[in-house]
Amino acid sequence: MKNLLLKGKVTRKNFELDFDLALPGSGITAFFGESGAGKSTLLRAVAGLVQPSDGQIRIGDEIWQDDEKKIFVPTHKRSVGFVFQDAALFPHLSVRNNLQYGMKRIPAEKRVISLEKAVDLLGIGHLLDRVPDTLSGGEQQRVSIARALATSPDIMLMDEPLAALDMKRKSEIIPYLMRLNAELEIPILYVSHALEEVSMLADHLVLLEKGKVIASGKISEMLTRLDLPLAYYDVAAAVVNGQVIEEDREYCLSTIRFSGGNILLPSANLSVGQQVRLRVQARDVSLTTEKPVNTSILNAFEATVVNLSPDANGQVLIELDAKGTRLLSRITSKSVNTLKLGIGKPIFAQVKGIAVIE
Ligand SMILES: Nc1ncnc2c1ncn2[C@@H]1O[C@H](COP(=O)(O)OP(=O)(O)OP(=O)(O)O)[C@@H](O)[C@H]1O
Repeated sequence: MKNLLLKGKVTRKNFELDFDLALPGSGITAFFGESGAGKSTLLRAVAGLVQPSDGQIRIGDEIWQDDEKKIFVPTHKRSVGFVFQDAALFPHLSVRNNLQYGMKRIPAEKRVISLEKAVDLLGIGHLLDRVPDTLSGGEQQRVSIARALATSPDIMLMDEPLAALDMKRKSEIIPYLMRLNAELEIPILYVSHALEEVSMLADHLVLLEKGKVIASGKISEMLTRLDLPLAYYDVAAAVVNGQVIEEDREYCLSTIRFSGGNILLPSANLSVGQQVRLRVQARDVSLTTEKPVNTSILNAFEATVVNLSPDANGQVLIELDAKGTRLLSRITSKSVNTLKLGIGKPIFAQVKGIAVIE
């Protein structure tokens, strides 16, 4: 697996970005942070659109910048597929010609991803003869992602690719991004300030605040850490990875196995054996000290309290360990006292709502 090394400083009048990151060479890494945190600047440094000082940018064996060795590869010689918020397609060219334009920029022997493959991955085969003006925002963005892919890049850089789209269009595109991630080895750096989007898509997360890297790690671990701001968002959620082990036709339920046990979910077109990612919101997890009986809630797991921290409005956030999977729960401080919760306490986590992501 290719590793990415990104290091450097970008100094502007009222802003300094300082980064030193070793990131996985595959999967989606999200750069997450508030507006002005430096996410886009970091992405632009990888593309060579910004030249950091004391810089080192390595994508696997490719060295794009190494100030010690006085190497700086200009943007047009870096094999990056850039996707922006605005699809930026050529309005006078058909979708097919937009795609071919991207592909023709690289020599034939470097083409690893065929046009057909890019078209298939983004599901745009039926749009090839149309011009961009006649496509929806979501379709345009799928074409723009396919165009970037068709250049067979070493890395995909996506700067808020869904930010200009409404919720419906966003949810149309997310499955395609997941598919790219599942089927291609190309690492994707993905800028976003939407936590829900990131928790659906990312494998790894880099948290930026005012130009500094606050933390970098696996998404499943970052989302539940109480020393980071992510757990305190209203939509805070844990990511749970599991595998479908059974489909119950009679009750229309899927059984998903994860480290903490079996999860029962209303069937959602899943097939046995399939790996799935689930999102469990902190507000949907309640706690009890006794194994729940006679309850309509199907899912309850043994877990241990790892950490507690006060949240706003008299609520408390609780980080839980369900035999290797981190969960979050948000309950009242009164309940914390009633249940006598403390670090290390064994409890049962009852989960009301679970969203299947893939
Ligand atoms: N070309 C530039 N010249 C001077 N300052 C800049 C330039 N580009 C960005 N900045 C400043 O650098 C800081 C970081 O900007 P950047 O766009 O990287 O943040 P961001 O985290 O991507 O924010 P957003 O989510 O709003 O896009 C901001 O204070 C911004 O005003």
